[in-house]
Amino acid sequence: MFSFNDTYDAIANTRLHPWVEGFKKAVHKRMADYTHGNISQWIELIKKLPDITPDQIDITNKVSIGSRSQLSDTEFEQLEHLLKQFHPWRKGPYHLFGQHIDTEWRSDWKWDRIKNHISPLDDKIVLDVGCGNGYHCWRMAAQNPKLVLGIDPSQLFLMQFAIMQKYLSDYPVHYLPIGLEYMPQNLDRQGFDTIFSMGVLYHRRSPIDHILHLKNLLKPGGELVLETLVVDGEDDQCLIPRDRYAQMNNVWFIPTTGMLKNWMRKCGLEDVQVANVSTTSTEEQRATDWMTFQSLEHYLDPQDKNLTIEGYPAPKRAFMVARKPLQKKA
Ligand SMILES: Nc1ncnc2c1ncn2[C@@H]1O[C@H](C[S@+](CC[C@H]([NH3+])C(=O)[O-])CC(=O)[O-])[C@@H](O)[C@H]1O
Repeated sequence: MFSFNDTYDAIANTRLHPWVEGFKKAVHKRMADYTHGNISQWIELIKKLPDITPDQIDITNKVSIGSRSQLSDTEFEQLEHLLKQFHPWRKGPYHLFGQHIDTEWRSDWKWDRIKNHISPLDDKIVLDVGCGNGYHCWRMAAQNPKLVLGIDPSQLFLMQFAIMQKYLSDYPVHYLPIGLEYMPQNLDRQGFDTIFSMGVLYHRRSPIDHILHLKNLLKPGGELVLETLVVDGEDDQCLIPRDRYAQMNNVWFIPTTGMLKNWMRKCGLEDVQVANVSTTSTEEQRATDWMTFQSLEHYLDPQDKNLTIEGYPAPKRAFMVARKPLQKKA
Protein backbone atom coordinates (compact mmCIF):
# COMPACT_ATOMS: atom_id res chain seq x y z
CA MET A 1 0.00 0.00 0.00
CA PHE A 2 1.02 3.57 -0.61
CA SER A 3 2.42 5.46 2.38
CA PHE A 4 1.57 9.10 3.05
CA ASN A 5 3.53 9.27 6.30
CA ASP A 6 6.06 11.79 4.97
CA THR A 7 3.17 14.00 3.90
CA TYR A 8 1.50 13.78 7.32
CA ASP A 9 4.85 14.61 8.98
CA ALA A 10 5.33 17.60 6.68
CA ILE A 11 1.82 18.87 7.47
CA ALA A 12 2.38 18.28 11.19
CA ASN A 13 5.35 20.67 11.01
CA THR A 14 3.14 23.57 9.94
CA ARG A 15 0.23 25.47 11.46
CA LEU A 16 -2.02 22.92 9.68
CA HIS A 17 -1.01 20.35 12.33
CA PRO A 18 -4.44 20.08 14.01
CA TRP A 19 -5.80 18.68 10.74
CA VAL A 20 -3.40 15.77 10.27
CA GLU A 21 -5.79 13.21 11.79
CA GLY A 22 -8.60 14.51 9.57
CA PHE A 23 -6.37 14.14 6.48
CA LYS A 24 -5.49 10.60 7.51
CA LYS A 25 -9.18 9.67 7.77
CA ALA A 26 -9.95 11.32 4.42
CA VAL A 27 -7.12 9.51 2.63
CA HIS A 28 -8.11 6.21 4.23
CA LYS A 29 -11.68 6.66 3.03
CA ARG A 30 -10.52 7.70 -0.43
CA MET A 31 -8.04 4.81 -0.78
CA ALA A 32 -10.80 2.40 0.21
CA ASP A 33 -12.87 3.80 -2.69
CA TYR A 34 -10.07 3.19 -5.16
CA THR A 35 -11.21 0.51 -7.52
CA HIS A 36 -8.56 0.73 -10.20
CA GLY A 37 -7.16 -2.72 -10.85
CA ASN A 38 -3.82 -1.24 -11.94
CA ILE A 39 -2.85 0.35 -8.66
CA SER A 40 -0.77 -2.51 -7.22
CA GLN A 41 0.82 -3.05 -10.65
CA TRP A 42 1.72 0.66 -10.83
CA ILE A 43 3.26 0.55 -7.35
CA GLU A 44 5.45 -2.37 -8.49
CA LEU A 45 6.47 -0.47 -11.63
CA ILE A 46 7.54 2.58 -9.64
CA LYS A 47 9.96 0.33 -7.73
CA LYS A 48 11.67 -0.40 -11.07
CA LEU A 49 12.57 3.24 -11.79
CA PRO A 50 16.35 3.85 -12.07
CA ASP A 51 17.79 4.05 -8.58
CA ILE A 52 20.22 6.86 -9.30
CA THR A 53 20.72 10.39 -8.07
CA PRO A 54 19.97 12.95 -10.80
CA ASP A 55 23.06 14.93 -11.81
CA GLN A 56 20.90 18.03 -12.42
CA ILE A 57 17.46 19.27 -11.46
CA ASP A 58 15.65 22.25 -12.97
CA ILE A 59 12.21 23.14 -11.66
CA THR A 60 12.57 26.87 -12.30
CA ASN A 61 12.30 26.91 -16.10
CA LYS A 62 10.77 23.45 -16.66
CA VAL A 63 10.62 20.14 -14.81
CA SER A 64 13.84 18.42 -15.79
CA ILE A 65 15.45 15.66 -13.74
CA GLY A 66 18.83 14.06 -14.49
CA SER A 67 20.59 13.68 -17.84
CA ARG A 68 20.46 11.28 -20.76
CA SER A 69 24.12 10.38 -20.12
CA GLN A 70 23.18 8.81 -16.78
CA LEU A 71 21.48 5.90 -18.57
CA SER A 72 22.74 3.31 -21.04
CA ASP A 73 20.76 2.93 -24.30
CA THR A 74 19.00 -0.13 -22.88
CA GLU A 75 18.13 1.63 -19.61
CA PHE A 76 16.86 4.61 -21.59
CA GLU A 77 14.50 2.38 -23.62
CA GLN A 78 13.40 0.51 -20.49
CA LEU A 79 12.55 3.83 -18.84
CA GLU A 80 10.41 4.88 -21.81
CA HIS A 81 8.58 1.54 -21.75
CA LEU A 82 8.00 1.83 -17.99
CA LEU A 83 6.76 5.44 -18.14
CA LYS A 84 4.38 4.66 -21.00
CA GLN A 85 2.57 2.20 -18.75
CA PHE A 86 1.31 5.27 -16.89
CA HIS A 87 -0.50 6.51 -20.04
CA PRO A 88 -2.28 8.92 -20.49
CA TRP A 89 0.21 11.64 -19.53
CA ARG A 90 -1.93 14.79 -19.57
CA LYS A 91 -0.02 17.47 -17.62
CA GLY A 92 3.62 18.37 -18.15
CA PRO A 93 6.00 18.26 -20.02
CA TYR A 94 8.62 16.42 -17.98
CA HIS A 95 12.21 15.56 -18.80
CA LEU A 96 13.39 12.50 -16.91
CA PHE A 97 16.95 11.31 -17.60
CA GLY A 98 16.59 12.62 -21.15
CA GLN A 99 13.14 11.08 -21.72
CA HIS A 100 10.92 13.92 -22.91
CA ILE A 101 7.42 13.15 -21.63
CA ASP A 102 5.54 15.19 -24.21
CA THR A 103 2.22 15.48 -22.42
CA GLU A 104 -1.21 16.37 -23.84
CA TRP A 105 -1.02 19.81 -22.22
CA ARG A 106 1.72 22.43 -22.29
CA SER A 107 1.11 23.09 -18.60
CA ASP A 108 4.26 25.22 -18.62
CA TRP A 109 2.41 27.75 -20.79
CA LYS A 110 -0.30 28.00 -18.12
CA TRP A 111 2.36 28.62 -15.46
CA ASP A 112 4.05 31.26 -17.62
CA ARG A 113 0.74 33.12 -17.83
CA ILE A 114 0.28 33.41 -14.06
CA LYS A 115 3.73 33.27 -12.43
CA ASN A 116 4.26 37.05 -12.58
CA HIS A 117 0.78 37.88 -11.25
CA ILE A 118 0.98 36.01 -7.92
CA SER A 119 2.50 37.01 -4.60
CA PRO A 120 5.92 35.38 -4.03
CA LEU A 121 5.57 31.88 -2.56
CA ASP A 122 8.69 31.88 -0.39
CA ASP A 123 7.99 30.43 3.05
CA LYS A 124 4.29 30.11 2.14
CA ILE A 125 1.91 27.23 2.83
CA VAL A 126 0.30 26.55 -0.53
CA LEU A 127 -2.62 24.39 -1.65
CA ASP A 128 -3.10 23.31 -5.29
CA VAL A 129 -6.65 21.98 -5.64
CA GLY A 130 -7.07 19.54 -8.54
CA CYS A 131 -3.32 19.49 -9.09
CA GLY A 132 -3.41 16.68 -11.69
CA ASN A 133 -0.05 14.89 -11.54
CA GLY A 134 1.46 17.82 -9.66
CA TYR A 135 3.24 19.58 -12.53
CA HIS A 136 2.49 23.08 -11.22
CA CYS A 137 3.34 22.05 -7.63
CA TRP A 138 6.94 21.42 -8.75
CA ARG A 139 7.05 24.78 -10.51
CA MET A 140 5.72 26.45 -7.32
CA ALA A 141 8.46 24.68 -5.32
CA ALA A 142 11.10 26.67 -7.21
CA GLN A 143 10.02 29.70 -5.14
CA ASN A 144 11.05 28.14 -1.79
CA PRO A 145 7.65 27.64 -0.17
CA LYS A 146 7.33 26.06 3.27
CA LEU A 147 4.87 23.48 1.94
CA VAL A 148 3.02 22.84 -1.30
CA LEU A 149 0.13 20.45 -0.85
CA GLY A 150 -1.46 19.16 -4.05
CA ILE A 151 -4.80 17.39 -3.83
CA ASP A 152 -6.47 15.42 -6.62
CA PRO A 153 -8.70 12.35 -6.47
CA SER A 154 -7.10 10.64 -9.50
CA GLN A 155 -5.13 7.46 -8.81
CA LEU A 156 -3.16 7.60 -12.02
CA PHE A 157 -2.06 11.17 -11.36
CA LEU A 158 -0.95 10.18 -7.86
CA MET A 159 1.29 7.55 -9.46
CA GLN A 160 2.70 10.02 -12.00
CA PHE A 161 3.42 12.38 -9.10
CA ALA A 162 5.17 9.57 -7.20
CA ILE A 163 7.49 8.99 -10.19
CA MET A 164 8.78 12.57 -10.02
CA GLN A 165 8.81 12.65 -6.24
CA LYS A 166 11.21 9.72 -6.16
CA TYR A 167 13.84 12.16 -7.48
CA LEU A 168 12.51 15.43 -6.06
CA SER A 169 11.89 14.37 -2.46
CA ASP A 170 14.09 17.18 -1.09
CA TYR A 171 11.41 19.69 -2.08
CA PRO A 172 8.51 20.32 0.33
CA VAL A 173 5.90 19.15 -2.18
CA HIS A 174 3.26 16.66 -1.08
CA TYR A 175 0.18 15.07 -2.60
CA LEU A 176 -2.98 13.72 -1.05
CA PRO A 177 -5.35 11.72 -3.28
CA ILE A 178 -8.47 13.53 -2.14
CA GLY A 179 -11.00 15.89 -3.67
CA LEU A 180 -11.71 19.32 -2.22
CA GLU A 181 -14.79 17.92 -0.48
CA TYR A 182 -12.49 15.92 1.84
CA MET A 183 -10.72 19.05 3.06
CA PRO A 184 -11.76 20.78 6.32
CA GLN A 185 -14.61 23.26 5.88
CA ASN A 186 -12.86 26.18 7.53
CA LEU A 187 -9.25 26.78 8.55
CA ASP A 188 -9.32 30.52 9.23
CA ARG A 189 -6.07 31.61 10.99
CA GLN A 190 -4.54 28.18 10.42
CA GLY A 191 -5.34 28.44 6.72
CA PHE A 192 -3.19 28.42 3.59
CA ASP A 193 -1.28 31.50 2.43
CA THR A 194 -2.04 30.85 -1.24
CA ILE A 195 -4.56 28.54 -2.88
CA PHE A 196 -4.57 27.62 -6.56
CA SER A 197 -7.68 26.18 -8.18
CA MET A 198 -6.88 25.72 -11.86
CA GLY A 199 -9.17 23.90 -14.27
CA VAL A 200 -11.55 22.72 -11.54
CA LEU A 201 -14.37 25.28 -11.13
CA TYR A 202 -16.24 24.33 -14.31
CA HIS A 203 -16.35 20.72 -13.11
CA ARG A 204 -18.19 21.78 -9.97
CA ARG A 205 -21.97 21.75 -9.83
CA SER A 206 -22.00 24.54 -7.33
CA PRO A 207 -19.35 27.12 -8.28
CA ILE A 208 -20.23 29.54 -5.47
CA ASP A 209 -19.78 26.79 -2.87
CA HIS A 210 -16.43 25.91 -4.46
CA ILE A 211 -15.22 29.53 -4.20
CA LEU A 212 -16.56 29.86 -0.64
CA HIS A 213 -14.79 26.67 0.40
CA LEU A 214 -11.52 27.92 -1.09
CA LYS A 215 -11.93 31.22 0.74
CA ASN A 216 -12.58 29.40 4.02
CA LEU A 217 -9.35 27.41 3.58
CA LEU A 218 -7.31 30.63 3.21
CA LYS A 219 -5.91 32.51 6.16
CA PRO A 220 -7.05 36.14 6.45
CA GLY A 221 -5.04 38.10 3.87
CA GLY A 222 -4.35 34.90 1.86
CA GLU A 223 -4.41 34.83 -1.94
CA LEU A 224 -6.70 32.84 -4.23
CA VAL A 225 -5.54 32.07 -7.77
CA LEU A 226 -8.47 30.76 -9.76
CA GLU A 227 -8.33 29.59 -13.36
CA THR A 228 -11.40 28.45 -15.22
CA LEU A 229 -13.18 28.40 -18.58
CA VAL A 230 -14.91 31.67 -19.48
CA VAL A 231 -17.06 32.97 -22.33
CA ASP A 232 -17.24 36.45 -23.82
CA GLY A 233 -20.30 38.48 -22.86
CA GLU A 234 -21.91 40.75 -20.33
CA ASP A 235 -21.27 40.79 -16.57
CA ASP A 236 -24.52 38.98 -15.89
CA GLN A 237 -24.02 36.11 -18.35
CA CYS A 238 -23.00 32.52 -17.88
CA LEU A 239 -23.09 29.49 -20.22
CA ILE A 240 -24.60 26.32 -18.84
CA PRO A 241 -24.04 23.71 -21.57
CA ARG A 242 -27.14 21.69 -22.35
CA ASP A 243 -25.13 18.49 -22.48
CA ARG A 244 -21.43 18.16 -23.30
CA TYR A 245 -18.98 21.02 -23.74
CA ALA A 246 -15.95 20.25 -25.95
CA GLN A 247 -16.94 16.61 -25.43
CA MET A 248 -16.59 16.91 -21.63
CA ASN A 249 -19.70 15.62 -19.90
CA ASN A 250 -18.96 17.23 -16.55
CA VAL A 251 -18.94 20.95 -17.38
CA TRP A 252 -21.53 22.93 -15.43
CA PHE A 253 -20.95 26.69 -15.41
CA ILE A 254 -18.85 28.81 -17.81
CA PRO A 255 -19.19 32.46 -16.72
CA THR A 256 -17.99 35.67 -18.33
CA THR A 257 -15.07 37.26 -16.46
CA GLY A 258 -17.54 39.90 -15.21
CA MET A 259 -19.80 37.20 -13.76
CA LEU A 260 -16.80 35.43 -12.24
CA LYS A 261 -15.70 38.67 -10.55
CA ASN A 262 -19.21 39.06 -9.21
CA TRP A 263 -19.21 35.49 -7.79
CA MET A 264 -15.83 36.05 -6.14
CA ARG A 265 -16.84 39.40 -4.61
CA LYS A 266 -20.14 37.92 -3.43
CA CYS A 267 -18.12 35.24 -1.65
CA GLY A 268 -16.34 38.00 0.27
CA LEU A 269 -13.05 38.13 -1.65
CA GLU A 270 -11.45 41.49 -2.36
CA ASP A 271 -8.96 42.96 -4.87
CA VAL A 272 -10.45 40.64 -7.49
CA GLN A 273 -8.35 41.00 -10.66
CA VAL A 274 -8.48 39.35 -14.08
CA ALA A 275 -4.81 38.46 -14.50
CA ASN A 276 -5.00 36.80 -17.91
CA VAL A 277 -7.48 35.58 -20.52
CA SER A 278 -6.36 33.25 -23.29
CA THR A 279 -7.92 30.99 -25.86
CA THR A 280 -6.69 27.41 -25.63
CA SER A 281 -4.91 26.48 -28.87
CA THR A 282 -4.43 23.08 -30.45
CA GLU A 283 -0.70 23.61 -29.85
CA GLU A 284 -1.34 23.88 -26.10
CA GLN A 285 -3.65 20.83 -25.84
CA ARG A 286 -3.03 18.03 -28.30
CA ALA A 287 -2.57 14.29 -28.69
CA THR A 288 1.06 13.10 -28.46
CA ASP A 289 2.93 9.81 -28.19
CA TRP A 290 2.35 10.10 -24.42
CA MET A 291 -1.41 10.82 -24.67
CA THR A 292 -2.75 8.98 -27.67
CA PHE A 293 -6.48 9.56 -27.10
CA GLN A 294 -8.42 12.31 -28.83
CA SER A 295 -7.66 15.89 -27.81
CA LEU A 296 -8.83 19.46 -28.39
CA GLU A 297 -8.57 19.28 -32.20
CA HIS A 298 -11.29 16.61 -32.19
CA TYR A 299 -13.52 18.64 -29.87
CA LEU A 300 -13.68 21.68 -32.15
CA ASP A 301 -16.01 22.22 -35.10
CA PRO A 302 -13.99 21.09 -38.17
CA GLN A 303 -15.48 24.01 -40.21
CA ASP A 304 -14.96 26.71 -37.57
CA LYS A 305 -12.26 26.41 -34.90
CA ASN A 306 -13.92 29.22 -32.93
CA LEU A 307 -16.67 26.80 -31.96
CA THR A 308 -16.73 23.53 -30.10
CA ILE A 309 -18.17 20.49 -31.82
CA GLU A 310 -21.43 21.22 -29.95
CA GLY A 311 -21.55 24.79 -31.35
CA TYR A 312 -20.44 26.64 -28.19
CA PRO A 313 -17.59 29.20 -28.09
CA ALA A 314 -14.23 27.37 -28.18
CA PRO A 315 -12.37 27.01 -24.85
CA LYS A 316 -11.03 30.25 -23.40
CA ARG A 317 -9.62 30.43 -19.88
CA ALA A 318 -9.25 33.26 -17.39
CA PHE A 319 -6.88 33.58 -14.46
CA MET A 320 -8.35 35.50 -11.52
CA VAL A 321 -6.35 36.62 -8.48
CA ALA A 322 -8.10 37.77 -5.29
CA ARG A 323 -7.49 38.18 -1.58
CA LYS A 324 -9.33 37.12 1.54
CA PRO A 325 -9.90 40.23 3.68
CA LEU A 326 -7.72 40.60 6.78
CA GLN A 327 -10.76 41.53 8.85
CA LYS A 328 -14.18 39.90 8.70
CA LYS A 329 -16.68 42.34 7.23
CA ALA A 330 -19.21 43.56 9.79
N1 LIG B 1 -13.59 17.21 -6.35
C1 LIG B 1 -12.38 17.48 -6.80
N2 LIG B 1 -11.46 18.05 -6.01
C2 LIG B 1 -10.21 18.30 -6.46
N3 LIG B 1 -9.81 17.98 -7.72
C3 LIG B 1 -10.69 17.42 -8.54
C4 LIG B 1 -12.01 17.15 -8.14
N4 LIG B 1 -12.67 16.57 -9.18
C5 LIG B 1 -11.79 16.49 -10.20
N5 LIG B 1 -10.59 16.98 -9.81
C6 LIG B 1 -9.35 17.06 -10.58
O1 LIG B 1 -9.26 18.32 -11.20
C7 LIG B 1 -8.34 18.23 -12.28
C8 LIG B 1 -8.86 19.07 -13.41
S1 LIG B 1 -7.65 19.28 -14.73
C9 LIG B 1 -6.65 20.59 -14.12
C10 LIG B 1 -5.30 20.15 -13.67
C11 LIG B 1 -4.34 21.25 -13.27
N6 LIG B 1 -4.82 21.99 -12.09
C12 LIG B 1 -4.11 22.21 -14.39
O2 LIG B 1 -4.58 23.33 -14.32
O3 LIG B 1 -3.42 21.82 -15.34
C13 LIG B 1 -8.70 20.03 -15.89
C14 LIG B 1 -8.07 20.78 -16.96
O4 LIG B 1 -7.19 20.25 -17.61
O5 LIG B 1 -8.49 21.94 -17.21
C15 LIG B 1 -8.22 16.76 -12.62
O6 LIG B 1 -6.91 16.32 -12.37
C16 LIG B 1 -9.24 16.08 -11.74
O7 LIG B 1 -8.84 14.79 -11.31
